[in-house]
Amino acid sequence: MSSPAKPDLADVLPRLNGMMREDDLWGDVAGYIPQLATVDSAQFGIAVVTADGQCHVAGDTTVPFSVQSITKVFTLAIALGRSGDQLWHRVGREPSGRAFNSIVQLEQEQGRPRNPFINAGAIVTTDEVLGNREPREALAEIMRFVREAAGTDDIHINEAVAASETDFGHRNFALAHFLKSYGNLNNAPELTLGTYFHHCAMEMTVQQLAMAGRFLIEAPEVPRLVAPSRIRRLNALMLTCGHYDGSGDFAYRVGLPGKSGVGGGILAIVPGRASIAVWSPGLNRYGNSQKGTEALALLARHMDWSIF
Ligand SMILES: NC(=O)CC[C@H](N)C(=O)O
Repeated sequence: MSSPAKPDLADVLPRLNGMMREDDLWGDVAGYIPQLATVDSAQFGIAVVTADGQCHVAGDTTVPFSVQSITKVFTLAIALGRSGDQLWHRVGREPSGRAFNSIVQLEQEQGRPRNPFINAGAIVTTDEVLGNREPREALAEIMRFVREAAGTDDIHINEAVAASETDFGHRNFALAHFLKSYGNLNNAPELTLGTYFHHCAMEMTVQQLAMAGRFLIEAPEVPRLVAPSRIRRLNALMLTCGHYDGSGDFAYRVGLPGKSGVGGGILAIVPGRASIAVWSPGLNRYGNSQKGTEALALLARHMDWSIF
């Protein structure tokens, strides 16, 4: 992409969308959740919301997609709001260097997941958000938070995706039972997982997701949902752990805090400046969006947005 003197998102995003469609190397959609396996991989959408609230979009921007693990950022923000630093007794803050659904490390480290973004860690933060409540109360709190952050009530949970994941969630059940056996799950595995599968099954368009991520920009003009010190820490965790065993590669290529989901979405934050959502359902070998990562690498370079 050639660099004009002052890059203009209204011009850059459509060109980026065109570039993403130049070849067929879309990657493979997630196969282990049957409802997600039916999605056409040849789709791409991007939205950038700047700190002042302006939104630019290009590509497949009207399709609500399964946000999946990106919701782990919102549940972590809520869990920290409820429990503060107590949460870190139950879950660590180090990159795992393993697949998002790996089990082996959980046994080696006696049931304390490495970080809140791998599945085991997100099951713990979900358990913390659940507390002593009914799953529907915890889900209502999560939806309230996301809708308020996005500035719209038109964000919903896809029940068919949640059911599909429950039916085929053997690994997540294994992780939850493992956590329980180490005393690191307060609720019954099916209750915590029911809550987890449902928040993962939330759907958003790229514009809604970029808006929902705006609170992570940390700028004076952004509505404050979370204290600035906590925002910095959420971003630090996104940078170091947000892409699982592909986190180092993402930091190297893109240079921004980001969180991916197996639905093919990525939320990336340009601290002080912008919130970016990309979606392309084909995944790379780490389970992160193939074209989404590529697009973010190009955009960050073109806009000079890397934090490094
Ligand atoms: N990486 C992801 O998006 C995984 C989330 C998915 N709900 C799972 O538990 O497997």
